[in-house]
Amino acid sequence: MSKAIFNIQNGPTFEGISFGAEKSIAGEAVFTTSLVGYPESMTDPSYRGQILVFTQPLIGNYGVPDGSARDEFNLLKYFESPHAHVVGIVVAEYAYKYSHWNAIESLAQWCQREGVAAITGVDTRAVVQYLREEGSSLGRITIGDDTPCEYFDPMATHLVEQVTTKKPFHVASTLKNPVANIALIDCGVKENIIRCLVVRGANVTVFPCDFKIQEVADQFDGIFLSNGPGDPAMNVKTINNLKELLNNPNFDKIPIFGICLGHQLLALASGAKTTKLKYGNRAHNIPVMDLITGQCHITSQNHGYAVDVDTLPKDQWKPYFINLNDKSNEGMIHLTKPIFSTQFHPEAKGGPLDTDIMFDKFFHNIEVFKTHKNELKVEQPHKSTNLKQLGLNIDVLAKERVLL
Ligand SMILES: NC(=O)CC[C@H](N)C(=O)O
Repeated sequence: MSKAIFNIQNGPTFEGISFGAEKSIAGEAVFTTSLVGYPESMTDPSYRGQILVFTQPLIGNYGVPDGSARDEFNLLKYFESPHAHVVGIVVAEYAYKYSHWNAIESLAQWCQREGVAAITGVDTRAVVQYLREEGSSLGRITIGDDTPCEYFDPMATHLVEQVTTKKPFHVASTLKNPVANIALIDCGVKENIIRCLVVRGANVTVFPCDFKIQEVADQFDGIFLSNGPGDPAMNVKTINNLKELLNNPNFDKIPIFGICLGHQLLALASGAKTTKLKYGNRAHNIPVMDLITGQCHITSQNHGYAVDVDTLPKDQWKPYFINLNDKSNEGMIHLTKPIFSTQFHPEAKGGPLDTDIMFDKFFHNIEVFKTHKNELKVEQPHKSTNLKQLGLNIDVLAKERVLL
């Protein structure tokens, strides 16, 4: 076992033991207070380029499940994407012995294969105290006698480009008569988000982040905007596509739902602004209040940016949820159109499932839309490209994300 060093730029240094890849790395150091779900978090594309510090002191005790196992929809059963996206992890105490019915290997073995640096023996309480006081910081993990890496800010790069599917793919419902056809803009979608849509009976066609959705939207019953890594404002093409979609009166009735980055992109396309939070919200136990019903829900979250609620155009949008810890914005809802979005993650793998109802709300909007679709008259001529003309015959599309 090699020694390892975790440095925070302009901050403290922690010495520990390496249990992951023998590879020194640099990235943005962030922390999560989640108690469980390290395989899901580490494979969540929204963590791309980050060094994840776990406040849960014992990590690795239930090993890692089979990352290639698929369910009846051909979706990954246990992972949120095929590979790890964090560049490194920092833990207080790595559990060298693991035990779980679905574990096939240890966290150490998996990190080594995935090229994730891992350090144990760190006082993670001190790390979190520092990050909470000084804000999210750059960090690096140096293994053995390696020369330390230069600090590197992944937020300055267009991370979504690295994780979006390179070609459209199609996840089919198992129903004989699927209830809807949903278009999903993939900025780094989590597998469980797609599952939450297909499990409700929809076919889901997943498009690359910069796909011109405004040109094919008329061929779908609903549009979904996914989560994803990095600074939302970097996604200029996606934001411009969404602007065209929102400004086209022909699409006034089409249901749209966005989660996390999807929420932020919808806000930016509507003219609002996003800001970077001091140290972000990453946990599975964050209370938010529904501003319409007054109900409180416990939510799963992973974000470093937030929508500045004061910049939301008030003639079109109202805030939907508020974070009860730091009062940051947690969602928005359109005043007249069937569009809403959440900063938190209703699909929440590993839990809690309180806000799963947001998917039901989206499907309710889709049902209403489909019932009245035939009565809708096209108000303005618009460019509509048949999917087949684009070479996108659903029957021959890839069945899973295309990464190369
Ligand atoms: N989970 C997400 O979609 C994260 C959104 C965005 N990258 C942020 O950090 O705020």
